[in-house]
Amino acid sequence: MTDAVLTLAHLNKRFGALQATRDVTLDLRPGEIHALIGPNGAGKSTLIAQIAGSLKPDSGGIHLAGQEITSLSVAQRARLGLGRSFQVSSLAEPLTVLRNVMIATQALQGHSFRFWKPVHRDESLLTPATAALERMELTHRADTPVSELSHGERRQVEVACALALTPRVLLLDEPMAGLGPEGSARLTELLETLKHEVPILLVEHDMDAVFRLADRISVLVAGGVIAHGDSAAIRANPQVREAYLGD
Ligand SMILES: Nc1ncnc2c1ncn2[C@@H]1O[C@H](COP(=O)(O)OP(=O)(O)OP(=O)(O)O)[C@@H](O)[C@H]1O
Repeated sequence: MTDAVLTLAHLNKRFGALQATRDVTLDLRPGEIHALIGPNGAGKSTLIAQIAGSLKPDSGGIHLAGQEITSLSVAQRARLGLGRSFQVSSLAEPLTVLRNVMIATQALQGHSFRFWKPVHRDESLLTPATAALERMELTHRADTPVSELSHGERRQVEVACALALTPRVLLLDEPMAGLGPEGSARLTELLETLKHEVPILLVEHDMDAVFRLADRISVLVAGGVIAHGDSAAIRANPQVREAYLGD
């Protein structure tokens, strides 16, 4: 056995006749970025949804830090240390960066009945939110409304929201989407440092970012993993080149 923090074993998921996840087995180890790549419709988002808990697999198991989480709810998984960011932004535009991260923390902590205590004075939210902003190098933007941020900074805030609950693992679904070269380079740098604290399962179409960041890559085609290896091995794999890289 490895010392994996997250393990998927023989996951299967069908939507009617379509096998969206096909016997997927993979793991995420401390200190690494494991990238999941594949053409549109390969089943990457479906897999992330099963890990996060919004979709139940038909069969197979998911373990987080040695604990089986396959049938736990999204909130239970989040509390056990499954952090994630989303393809679609869920930030509140008029609120400040700090307030957004505090609200995300509060939502994930499941304390929806703390109305007697103003959010902005709650140390149990302020302390982790401030630390998460620092890790994403956003401290200087804490009091800026999200509406004034660049696209790249918003992505950093989204990752900070996930980090505020000090997750054991981080699921990032296309964090580079829509970023220009500068924003993408900046986020790449941040993730390169972050992985040493929190291992990252990364779904990403930006292949430059994937090849630079990933310690291991799994290639998903038609729901199944067709190849697995480091960047050099994946680049050189003829099956992958044919199925995905286009030559
Ligand atoms: N709720 C659903 N009901 C039926 N089919 C679905 C559902 N969700 C996804 N699918 C199908 O499952 C397949 C995998 O979709 P998925 O979104 O996981 O792919 P993906 O690799 O994330 O694609 P992309 O890179 O475009 O985001 C697709 O054929 C999709 O149409």
